[in-house]
Amino acid sequence: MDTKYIRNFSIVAHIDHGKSTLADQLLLLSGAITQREFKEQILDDLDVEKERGITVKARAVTIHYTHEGEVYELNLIDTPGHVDFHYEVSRSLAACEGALLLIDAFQGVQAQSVANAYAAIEADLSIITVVNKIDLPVTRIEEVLEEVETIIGLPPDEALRVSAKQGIGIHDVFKAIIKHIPPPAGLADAPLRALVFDSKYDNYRGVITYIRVKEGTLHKGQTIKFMNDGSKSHVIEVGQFCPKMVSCDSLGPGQVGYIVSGVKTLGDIHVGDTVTLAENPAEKALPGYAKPQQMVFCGMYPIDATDFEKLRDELHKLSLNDASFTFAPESSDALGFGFRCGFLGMLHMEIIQQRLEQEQEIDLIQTAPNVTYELLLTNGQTQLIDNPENVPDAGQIQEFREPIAKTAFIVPGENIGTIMQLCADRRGIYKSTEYLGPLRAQIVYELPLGEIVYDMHDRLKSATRGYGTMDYEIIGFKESDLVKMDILVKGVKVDALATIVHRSEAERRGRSLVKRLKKEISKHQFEIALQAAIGARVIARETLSALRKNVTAKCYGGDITRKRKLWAKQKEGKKRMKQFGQVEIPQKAFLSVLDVAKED
Ligand SMILES: Nc1nc2c(ncn2[C@@H]2O[C@H](COP(=O)(O)OP(=O)(O)OP(=O)(O)O)[C@@H](O)[C@H]2O)c(=O)[nH]1
Repeated sequence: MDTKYIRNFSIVAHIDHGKSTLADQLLLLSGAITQREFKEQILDDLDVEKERGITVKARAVTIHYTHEGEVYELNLIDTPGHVDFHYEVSRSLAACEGALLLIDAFQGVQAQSVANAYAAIEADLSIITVVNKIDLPVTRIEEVLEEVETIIGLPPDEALRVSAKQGIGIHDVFKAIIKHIPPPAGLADAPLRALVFDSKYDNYRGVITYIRVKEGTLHKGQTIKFMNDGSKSHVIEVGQFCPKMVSCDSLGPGQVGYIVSGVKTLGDIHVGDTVTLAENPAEKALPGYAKPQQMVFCGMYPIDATDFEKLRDELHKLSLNDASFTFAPESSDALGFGFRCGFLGMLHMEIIQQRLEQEQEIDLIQTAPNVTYELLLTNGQTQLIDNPENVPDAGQIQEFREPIAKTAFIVPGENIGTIMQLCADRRGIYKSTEYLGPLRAQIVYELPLGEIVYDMHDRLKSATRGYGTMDYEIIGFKESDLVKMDILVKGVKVDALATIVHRSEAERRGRSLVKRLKKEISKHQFEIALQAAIGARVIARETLSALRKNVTAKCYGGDITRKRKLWAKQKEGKKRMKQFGQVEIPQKAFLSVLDVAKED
């Protein structure tokens, strides 16, 4: 195909500004899907996405559109809008020449509009501003365009005004894509270089590799070579997503599509890698992108030790379709054998947990999540810590470092003070304020990631009655006065309850945590001391008094049905308990650590 008829683009937007609806509308108008399919929002095909109404994985789809008698091939590469999935946004953008910046006609520019627009500008893309939802009864179109100009620097005159839901202005979107987004460059007879921008596992065909050909041509039946590790593979099929997989003979420069080859596992595909031909390979790989780094970790343990292998299988299955989720076996004195799981952020963690719960019947105990820390040891080595339990003795640590996130908030003017206070309470460093118009402002802070991942978003929403938005980007590690806080139950350390806290907050958190544990753990036949300690120094203590015998026996005496109910209930509750020494600790107690972090 002549590259002059190809356009590759993404739609970038803040969550809920209508990206999926617009994508579907483009497919509908070009005849790629039917009215019925349109209603079903075909681009979001994972259940979890549907439930939560967010796009998680980047997708690609090829649309054919006739303009002035010529058929154009428009490749839309979908991107997620949530902060946890930034890396997916940038990798999708690397496969495009242009982007539609979609903005809600009432809500205007929001935190992720800014972050995603900047990512597109950085990737050197042509950007078309599209104001969506013009059918809403109340809109602020002119103000919204001013906001785009002030904060993103894009001129308002060429902006489009559409309603994705009602199909207003969609042909203008097609025309603007053809007119303003440059066609891809690249020669058809050059040595093949194709960028791998995604992959997925299909139960029938195995690994599907998503590619964007930069130059050269790839034919079915050829042998390809992955430039990252030199591995070779026979190409069984090439094709495009229309949006169903449609095979074709070859993919040329600028084209976006898929390869089905002999690759067995998703772990063998590296997103950002370059595909070339085994015969006549390209000399230099395309610039790739950094691997996503897992920043939030938690432990997952089967309640019943015999479920360990089953849990491993389930986690493995999940990782097949999501290479950014990691898991490794670990053991805990308190919880036995389980896995340490790594996620890009809290939303990513919730999504994985939800999938685990939906797809399996293993009863799990999950520990409170923590972020990754970095240590500079006295022997000069650096060490990443994804489990508080692995922090060495204070004597071996020269510097304790925590991840720092540059965080941008867009909030109504009247809430600026509240947000600044919230950030100050969380050890934030003020960077800047910029007004988007008379009513709203963007405030930028550098905040420890550990202070924002758990609940900053909820706090922001409640402080601004839902109007504030935020976005963050990790900018590195910084030294901080951090300590490991241990929890002792009846004099014994419970490793799964250890946390890393800032020294200035340790006592308060310790007190609050032991108080909470006292509530969560039921009384036993003996007294239980609950203590928080830093090294050998106890900083907080509560005592759970012993159960007085036969109290319940007296109350519930004769009624056997009632007793049975009680026993059944107890059995249910026991499922999510772990016996630790003589003490039974329920699942909720392990999450108290998280609740305490949220209390601040
Ligand atoms: N009134 C009106 N509502 C719209 C329009 N476009 C989208 N919506 C609604 O806005 C909501 C969000 O739309 P989506 O297309 O799911 O938004 P999205 O940007 O893809 O959201 P994420 O997948 O979470 O990033 C849905 O309820 C849509 O029906 C529009 O033009 N007008």
